Amino acid sequence: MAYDYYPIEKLSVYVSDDGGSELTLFAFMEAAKFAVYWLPFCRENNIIERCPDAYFSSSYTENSETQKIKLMYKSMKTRIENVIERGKVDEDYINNDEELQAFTKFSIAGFTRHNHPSIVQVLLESGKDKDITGHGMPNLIYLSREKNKSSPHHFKAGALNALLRVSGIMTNAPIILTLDCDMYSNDPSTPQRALCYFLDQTLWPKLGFVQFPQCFHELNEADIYASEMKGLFHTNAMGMDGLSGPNYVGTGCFFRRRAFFGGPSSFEQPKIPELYPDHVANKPIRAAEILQQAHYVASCNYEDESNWGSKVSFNSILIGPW
Ligand SMILES: O=c1ccn([C@@H]2O[C@H](COP(=O)(O)OP(=O)(O)O[C@H]3O[C@H](CO)[C@@H](O)[C@H](O)[C@H]3O)[C@@H](O)[C@H]2O)c(=O)[nH]1
Ligand SMILES: [Mn+2]
Repeated sequence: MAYDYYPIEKLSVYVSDDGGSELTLFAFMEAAKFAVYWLPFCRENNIIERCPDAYFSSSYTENSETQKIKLMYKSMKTRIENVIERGKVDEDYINNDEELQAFTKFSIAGFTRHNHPSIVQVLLESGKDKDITGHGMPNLIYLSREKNKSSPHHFKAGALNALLRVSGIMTNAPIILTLDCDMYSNDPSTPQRALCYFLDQTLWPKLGFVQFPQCFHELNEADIYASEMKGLFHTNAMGMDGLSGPNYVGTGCFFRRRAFFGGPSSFEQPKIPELYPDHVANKPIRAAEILQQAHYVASCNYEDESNWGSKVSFNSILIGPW
């Protein structure tokens, strides 16, 4: 959410919760409330490390402003930890009717993480929600796709496909970044860097994705634990140029949405017109019809008798022609 991106309203963040947990929803509600302070703090102080946890573990300048925001971050963390310890979101942690209604969805009879309807919850809406300085916020949407025992859920790829469809219905941005939940982006200008390639006419239309290398903490000088994963990102990637390009490593990767629908000279049609990659999604994301469709495309049986998972989707990117 804290990327340097203009206009920020064009940025939408979708969080997938395959655990179907009210605790995760609570954590994201808290993150949304903290973000209205954190985003202007980063912008005004030109912060590079914009993952708060990474920032507060770095050697940042101690002053009254950084102390204040650190206190806020810590109190948010404590609230989340308390709720996790209790194992449920009690009334004293629920602030309004909208939040109450959201949590009620997790308490319907028979709800388990393996068996529940899809849940789509808008936590921030761009154009409506503002930060404390009056600047716009990006969209923030929580998704827990439908699960039941009779439908295979295909783990991470299934979750990514549900995100692809739900985001298609709600905002349908032409460029998509996928990030694992245990990773963070360490440079606020990353979207611009990726867009430079996507906007390069000499690369169009053959460019399907732009991938950033992963780097892990606790590197020593000789990198004896291979935390930079040079083999994977530098050696293999270069070598695979000769085999029509490197593979998708699963995170830190910007995709052109169109790439999920086949190669430049082929096009696999989605089942409904709203999921075409060039469909203009211009209705409010809280509109009843949009939310209804978003729940529908996150359902278990949406993929039945469609090309999802075979010709359209993350699966086809992993094994596809690029
Ligand atoms: O049923 C599942 C299982 C995983 N995930 C998500 O998938 C991502 C990766 O899962 P993680 O447990 O972090 O797996 P790792 O073994 O660390 O994954 C590494 O290795 C995988 C391939 O083996 C890649 O897909 C990942 O990008 C790469 O980080 C995370 O965001 C998970 O939340 C789901 O959404 N649903
Ligand atoms: Mn991981």
